[in-house]
Amino acid sequence: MTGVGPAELSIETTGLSKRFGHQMAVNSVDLAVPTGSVFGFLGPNGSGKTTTIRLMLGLAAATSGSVRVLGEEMPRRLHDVLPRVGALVEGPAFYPYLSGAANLRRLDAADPLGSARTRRDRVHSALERVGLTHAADKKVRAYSLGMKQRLGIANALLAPRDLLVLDEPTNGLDPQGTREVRSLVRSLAADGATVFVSSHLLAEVEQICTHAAIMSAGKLVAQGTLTELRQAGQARIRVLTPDPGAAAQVLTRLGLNPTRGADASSGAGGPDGTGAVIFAPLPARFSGGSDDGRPADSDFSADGVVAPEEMVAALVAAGVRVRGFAAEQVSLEDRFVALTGEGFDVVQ
Ligand SMILES: Nc1ncnc2c1ncn2[C@@H]1O[C@H](COP(=O)(O)OP(=O)(O)OP(=O)(O)O)[C@@H](O)[C@H]1O
Repeated sequence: MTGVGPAELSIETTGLSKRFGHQMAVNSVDLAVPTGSVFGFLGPNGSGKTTTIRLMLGLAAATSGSVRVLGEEMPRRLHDVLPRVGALVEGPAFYPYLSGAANLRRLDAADPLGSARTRRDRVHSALERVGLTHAADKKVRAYSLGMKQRLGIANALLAPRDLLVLDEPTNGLDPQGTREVRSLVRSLAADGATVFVSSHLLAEVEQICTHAAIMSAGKLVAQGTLTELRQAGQARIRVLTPDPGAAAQVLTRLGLNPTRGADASSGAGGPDGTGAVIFAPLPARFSGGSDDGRPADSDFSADGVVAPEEMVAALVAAGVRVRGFAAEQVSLEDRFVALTGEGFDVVQ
């Protein structure tokens, strides 16, 4: 991440590590979470997200490394920092036979900084903020999972917060609950808080986050704005043709390194139902596309390297039947799969 100084970081970890027996659950992680961002902490199950969050919040002790939250060293400054941080980690425990409002009043009473006189108001506004006013007096056992999750977020909002840390807030929710919680997370950021949200869903992070970091097997493998993460992927050309052998020869002659796509299939080639897909990575300077994932036009007119339009011309001149041609940025999903070695659940 470029141009971000320590004062502008709400969370900063340096060489943060946690060992469980022989396993490094968190392995020398350097996280930099800019103030004001909605920061997606992405990684497959078991990659170390929850453990990192627990270390950040002082819920577990690091084996080595350091953490600063809101500019303060943790866990040394825990008692000054925690009142400014709202957290939802591993789902809060509610009393099922108490109403949502009564549960929040109990939790609020446990906060030594919250005055008893203003408790009802605080609970009322937190419930309102998460859209649960209508269910305030309903017993929590009658809440849907999405409502319980929103009640957990209301708990995190009982006091004004500079930072919200939400661990997999949509886990286990049905599509409706998922939508509710996602739109709530977006609106929390609009209110000015920095939001740090972990997820194993790439689509979720793409929908709600400005920044992301990717964990894989305890290590941080990439971080930055979503645009930066997308641009770091290599651009490639994609040719759809019923003449894959001839196309590969032409591309090789042009100095490219073509491969037959894994998704090559008959039936994808065009009106007569035949064809294959050939991919070839573009030279580095063709990577780094525009926001919509397409390489910028200006890159194509550079000297010395064959531009994509010249590739098409060479293919056609060699008699290759070109049924489709694209210069494309590798998708965020392709990049994450390449980084983590695992597929992401991209549904929802
Ligand atoms: N208290 C513990 N004792 C031993 N091993 C642990 C402990 N907590 C976590 N681990 C291990 O550390 C690794 C990282 O777990 P962690 O829960 O941080 O991952 P995660 O990315 O949050 O995954 P999930 O999304 O499944 O919660 C896992 O292999 C897990 O089994």
